[in-house]
Amino acid sequence: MRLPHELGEWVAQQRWYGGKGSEPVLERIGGWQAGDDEVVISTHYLLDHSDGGSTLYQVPLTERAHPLGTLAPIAVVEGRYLYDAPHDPAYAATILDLILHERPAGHARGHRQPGAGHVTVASSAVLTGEQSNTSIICRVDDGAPVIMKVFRALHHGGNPDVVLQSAIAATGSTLVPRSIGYVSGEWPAPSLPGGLARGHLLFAQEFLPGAEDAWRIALRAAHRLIDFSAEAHALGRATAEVHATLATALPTREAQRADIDSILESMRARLNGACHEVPALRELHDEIDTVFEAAREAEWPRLQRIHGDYHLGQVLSIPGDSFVLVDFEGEPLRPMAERSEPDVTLRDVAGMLRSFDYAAGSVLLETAGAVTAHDWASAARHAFVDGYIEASGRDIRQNRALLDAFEIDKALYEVVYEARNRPSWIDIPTAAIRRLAERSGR
Ligand SMILES: Nc1ncnc2c1ncn2[C@@H]1O[C@H](COP(=O)(O)OP(=O)(O)O)[C@@H](O)[C@H]1O
Ligand SMILES: O=P(O)(O)O[C@H]1O[C@H](CO)[C@@H](O[C@H]2O[C@H](CO)[C@@H](O)[C@H](O)[C@H]2O)[C@H](O)[C@H]1O
Repeated sequence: MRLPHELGEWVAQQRWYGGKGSEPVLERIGGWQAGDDEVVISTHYLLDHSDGGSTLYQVPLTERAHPLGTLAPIAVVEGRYLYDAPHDPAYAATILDLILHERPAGHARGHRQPGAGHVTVASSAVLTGEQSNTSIICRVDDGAPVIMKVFRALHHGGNPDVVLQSAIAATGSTLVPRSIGYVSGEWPAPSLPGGLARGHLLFAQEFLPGAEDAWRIALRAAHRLIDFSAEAHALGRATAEVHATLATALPTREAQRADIDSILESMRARLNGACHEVPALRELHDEIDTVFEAAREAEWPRLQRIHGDYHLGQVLSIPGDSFVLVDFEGEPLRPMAERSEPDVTLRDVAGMLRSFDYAAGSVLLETAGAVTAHDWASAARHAFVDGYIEASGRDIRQNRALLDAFEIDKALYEVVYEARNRPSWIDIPTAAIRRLAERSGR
């Protein structure tokens, strides 16, 4: 199918488009079709040459002979209406059917998680809000609702979101939503042996109605300075339990010198990248480097799979007061190959500690001088670590040098993330880097 010229402009406006500010230069390198004569569903793999061809996007479109209610088409080509597929109910129904019946569609194929029941989509809607991917919530006739995540940037190899959540769910753990299945696909990749890449395209899991993300809950508490220690403690416990489950379900290994060198190398690359993008950080470069050097000499725990982009927004609080973790895809700005390696659990601990600081930081953005927000964060941070130690039996306070390095590393990631997406928030991670670097230098 010929792609409409309007598509590039449309892609540029999407939240999931990574090349902010630049105009996409898209080349279709493959795709597949499903559906029927009435609604053709075509998934396109579009390589963006505006970033040197390093990002491949998945863009599913539906094609209809007649307009679909009030939904605005992306384009009308030769009398056919082209829609962003996740907004077309035919797409969700067809994809769920592929998954539950493990059907092929071109080079793509649905896979059902063992034990997942059959359901039929009654209605679907795209989840609103800021997301790196596109999630569709499906109400079903005969069971619990389903959330289907369409991965927008495609990568060769298993997507950690699917691999990790499916592995955790398969143990019977209730700390992640029940998995339903996924769609995998393949596309041309001349640099790979055989010239083909294989990866996950979509992931379906149970949608938990009534769940509220812990970021919003923490933010409410931080604004009113309501102590969050009990919740943070429970979250520390849940985090340790998920780590323990991942360590039994997926491979672990001793941290070798080469692993340590490679993690430190990537921390330094991040430091240099952040100093380049945010020159105000340059004066802290050497102090930060000293923190990283201290981490090299520290004792490193066994490596295992971890969440990888852990913050309060990745935790859902469900009625009945328990926590469920989602979005194990890792940091969107980090290469997928790195995200799929066994890593240090302290990276997740550091991510969540940063998140408490973010909640306090966002209060300070609105209420200058509300210094007590720092005490709020400090209590939550201590409680989180206590809960983690209690459930893991590991006194991670002994790993202070490593934890400091991972916290600074996360804050450097955040500085770049904010500079690109939310410049008015940049002071939150910058202030934290300054504090951590100065504290460690003492
Ligand atoms: N199984 C689920 N049940 C209820 N809400 C969910 C579920 N999975 C995700 N969400 C909601 O959708 C949001 C976005 O999902 P996420 O996996 O983080 O997507 P993205 O990769 O686009 O950031 C989450 O913060 C959460 O609020
Ligand atoms: O889109 P993702 O959920 O994968 O994560 C990205 O966006 C997050 C912002 O939504 C960003 O998180 C940062 O801001 C949060 C508050 O909005 C805060 O709780 C986190 O601690 C902070 O890191 C995340 O880093 C980024 O990968």
